[in-house]
Amino acid sequence: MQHAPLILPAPAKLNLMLHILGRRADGYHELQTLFQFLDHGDELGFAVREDGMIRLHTEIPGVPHDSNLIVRAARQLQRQSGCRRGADIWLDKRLPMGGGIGGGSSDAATTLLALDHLWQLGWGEDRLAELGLALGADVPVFVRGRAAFAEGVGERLQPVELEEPWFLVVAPQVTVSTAEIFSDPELTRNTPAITVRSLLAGDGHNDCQPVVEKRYPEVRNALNWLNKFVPARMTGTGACVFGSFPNRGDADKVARQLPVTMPGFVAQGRNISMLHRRLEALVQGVNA
Ligand SMILES: C[C@](O)(CO)[C@H](O)COP(=O)(O)OP(=O)(O)OC[C@H]1O[C@@H](n2ccc(N)nc2=O)[C@H](O)[C@@H]1O
Ligand SMILES: Nc1ncnc2c1ncn2[C@@H]1O[C@H](COP(=O)(O)OP(=O)(O)OP(=O)(O)O)[C@@H](O)[C@H]1O
Repeated sequence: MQHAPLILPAPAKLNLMLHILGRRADGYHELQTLFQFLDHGDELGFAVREDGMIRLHTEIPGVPHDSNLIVRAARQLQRQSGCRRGADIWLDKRLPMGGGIGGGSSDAATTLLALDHLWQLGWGEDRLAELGLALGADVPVFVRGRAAFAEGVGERLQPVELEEPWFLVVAPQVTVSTAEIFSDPELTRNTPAITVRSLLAGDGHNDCQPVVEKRYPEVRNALNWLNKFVPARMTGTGACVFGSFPNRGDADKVARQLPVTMPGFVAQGRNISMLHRRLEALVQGVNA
């Protein structure tokens, strides 16, 4: 990582609620969800290569180099832009995988924004978000970097201003496959659409939660444990669950009582992602 001239964060997200409205002909689900970022995430380092190769120097167990969303994002951008340059990339993986906090999607979005900058493509958020959607339903919100109410399959985004509480995120030691949950016959798929207004007034639940609780006792246990302190909910298709606190001290106090079998972390909810704060500072530095 110390060789990388550009180091950028890839923050986690929470789905504060997730309603499934229906299923499209292509199998994807129409949903409504509320995304907020956390000030906790992976970190990536980037250096330009002139020989056109894309090389990720950090291995993730179980994810082959060419399947990593970082490499796939870089190659797609290179191919679609016709850029002849390549990149060396390093990853400090801190987010649990398959946790519903968007680690892979966030890594992909950070890669797109970093290489757009380093390769001087001038693509901007609109085109990068469109390219990102083909990599995963959650990539566009990370490219945009604004807390948002999302509709469609997650790609129609409306920025929202939310409170920024502290969260305790508990990560049960299981990996939940998003595809598995979305294909469960027992998944509720007919929640009526709500307006962003009623949502901000406090409506909302996660339709995936009962299905995951039934299949994964570890997730049910984590919810039961956290519910003893604050109302607990699952993010995305799990496995992570979260509860909110008005200040860091209160969240830390509960975090210290976590059983060893249930790791977790405390982070603040953010309406603007750390990645975008860092990129803005970078651009201002360049122009100064
Ligand atoms: C559930 C969420 O985490 C909410 O943020 C996301 O919508 C999932 O986003 P993601 O992990 O980027 O998902 P993708 O990689 O696009 O899709 C994984 C699988 O989930 C199912 N899937 C995903 C999103 C969606 N709106 N409907 C679906 O049915 C599909 O079976 C797909 O094959
Ligand atoms: N850079 C990456 N980081 C994490 N997972 C990756 C990466 N590249 C590919 N993957 C694959 O993607 C799968 C899902 O990873 P991810 O951590 O994004 O799940 P998630 O948090 O459940 O995401 P979401 O909330 O978007 O559904 C992993 O199990 C892994 O096989």
